[in-house]
Amino acid sequence: MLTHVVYDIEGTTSSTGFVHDTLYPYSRERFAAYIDEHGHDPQVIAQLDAVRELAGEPDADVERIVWWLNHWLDDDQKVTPLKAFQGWIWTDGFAAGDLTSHFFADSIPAIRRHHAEGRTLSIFSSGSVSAQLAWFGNTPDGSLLDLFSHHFDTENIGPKRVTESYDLIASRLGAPADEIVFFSDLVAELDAARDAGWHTVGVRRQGDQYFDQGVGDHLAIFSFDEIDLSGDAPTLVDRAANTR
Ligand SMILES: CSCCC(=O)C(=O)COP(=O)(O)O
Ligand SMILES: [Mg+2]
Repeated sequence: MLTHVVYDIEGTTSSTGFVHDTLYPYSRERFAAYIDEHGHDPQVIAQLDAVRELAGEPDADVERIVWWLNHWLDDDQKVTPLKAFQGWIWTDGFAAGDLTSHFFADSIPAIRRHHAEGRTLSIFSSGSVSAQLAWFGNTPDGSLLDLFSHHFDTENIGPKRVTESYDLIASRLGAPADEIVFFSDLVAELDAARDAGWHTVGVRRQGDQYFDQGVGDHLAIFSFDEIDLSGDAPTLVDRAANTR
């Protein structure tokens, strides 16, 4: 039985366009002010140091650190310190009512359905845990946080394209690898999860950047409505049978 479902966010449950066109600019405009306001907070100090280390510039001042954050954002490099600052800034933005998360029409019903079927649901995203909590806590359908047991990110687990990250998640979940299904838009992530023994489903979304690209030899869906999780492995819904 597929006892565990792990979802990617951007490109899977939610639109890449929304993340890049709404969330990214929102953080870009606020890095400097956020550091100015929270620069004495130990967790902020730790991430300022993480920027310096990753940039290889141990003496970088705040102006330079903001430059690096914007540089990584421009390149869409999903590095942990950038994601940490974004998560904190977005958390404030959701709390202020500036932001509401985006989900494709099928995503929230599918998350509710998978939960109602008795599966344990988790997130593994490059978006930080604080970003995930704000995202799922402020959906157009209210908070979905009760539906999730775990939130995994690159800080508490590791890179998403590395098999060991999926091994570590399975051990944190206490679940056999072959009872976990992972939904993602990135083939490299799907490959890493499958190498860890997980089931994988590639998601393609109209209008998103990878829409015209394949998902390698993973199962491919355009909507969660196309997948059946009732067996020991995910299968595509038999549309013909459904319309008879
Ligand atoms: C609410 S998470 C914000 C999206 C984000 O910053 C991100 O990097 C998402 O990456 P994913 O691993 O979910 O594709
Ligand atoms: Mg993604």
